[in-house]
Amino acid sequence: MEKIIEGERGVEEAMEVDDSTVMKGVRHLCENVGITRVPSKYIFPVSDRPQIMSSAQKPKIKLPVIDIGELLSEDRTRVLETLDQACKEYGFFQVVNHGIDGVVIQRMIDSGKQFFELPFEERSRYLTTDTSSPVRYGTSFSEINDEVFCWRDFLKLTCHSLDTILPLWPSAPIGFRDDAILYSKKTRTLFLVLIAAVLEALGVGAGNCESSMKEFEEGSHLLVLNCYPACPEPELTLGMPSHSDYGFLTLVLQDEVEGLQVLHAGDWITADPVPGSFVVNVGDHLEIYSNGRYQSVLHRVVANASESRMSVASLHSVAFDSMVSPAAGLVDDGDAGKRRLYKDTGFADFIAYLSTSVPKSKSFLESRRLTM
Ligand SMILES: O=C(O)CCC(=O)C(=O)O
Ligand SMILES: [Fe+2]
Repeated sequence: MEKIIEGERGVEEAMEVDDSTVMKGVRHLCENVGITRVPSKYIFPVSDRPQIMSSAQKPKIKLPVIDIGELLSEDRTRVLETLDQACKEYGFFQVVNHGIDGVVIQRMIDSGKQFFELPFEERSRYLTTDTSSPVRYGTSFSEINDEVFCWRDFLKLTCHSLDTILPLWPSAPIGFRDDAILYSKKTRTLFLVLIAAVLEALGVGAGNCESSMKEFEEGSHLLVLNCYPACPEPELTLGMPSHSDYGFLTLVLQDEVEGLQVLHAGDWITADPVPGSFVVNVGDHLEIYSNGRYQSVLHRVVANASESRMSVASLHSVAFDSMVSPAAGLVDDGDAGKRRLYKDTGFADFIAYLSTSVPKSKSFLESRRLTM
């Protein structure tokens, strides 16, 4: 059926697809329905659509780079300063020289791609809208709440604790489970190195640092494999809408196709795919923990006209049943410069909010701010 959409991209014809087809995901749509235009369900309001720019038009700013080799060396002052600045000014940075073998990274990307290439019947064994499911295949950002769907399918794998959860992970394609296990272990270790450095850069003090690190060691870890099929009209939709991540840090592995954009000083900056590197970003929990010194930053993913894109996001935080609060060493109500800015917030409250709303902005975090 054809539908006329007026006043958005002029008067044009957009294809309609029924909701049950949409819920099967974008890959299913591209493979089984066969589309040459973006169906109306995926067309974003004009104000949210990306401006597709040539490389000459794109802002030239690059994300700061953190070299893990420097972090592990004796003279760490400079790299800790760079990290502090990166978290304050961008909320994002690229991580290089991290010691995770290129083979582990490539296998994760290859296995992830092969998972999304499985027949729909195989993938759909994990299809569920139950956000508490430890393994979840799905589409868009939040299928239950999204009015407009985004051009993305995903597989979410809870990683902690691995022993109890592993039997639930997909066993196909061959090698997938082993590749994802190794990748999740390596990214967890890298997260612990990074968050220890972040606590040091924040100056939370040795005692607080030790107790927080214990919480992270037993903390939550979610692996999100994102698949963004090539899109016939990338100017009308988004791979992922503007959002912030909930945790402390997210480690994003991108393949060679660009798409991730970060909002910085009013401009959308493209996070260049640097082979073998990770893009790391500050999440909402770190914003609360740092009492606003570091802020989570809105980011989005632009779809690509000719190539399918894949990314693997590794989201880390404290345990799901924990509270997130400003670090004791960073707040002092007797000191105007260290006034507490956020209420204590249960991780479960974040999850409950995320499953009932469309987090286009940082509205939940705003509601956790203390007013004077
Ligand atoms: O695909 C990407 O590069 C980013 C994905 C992302 O922002 C997320 O999974 O939260
Ligand atoms: Fe994200």
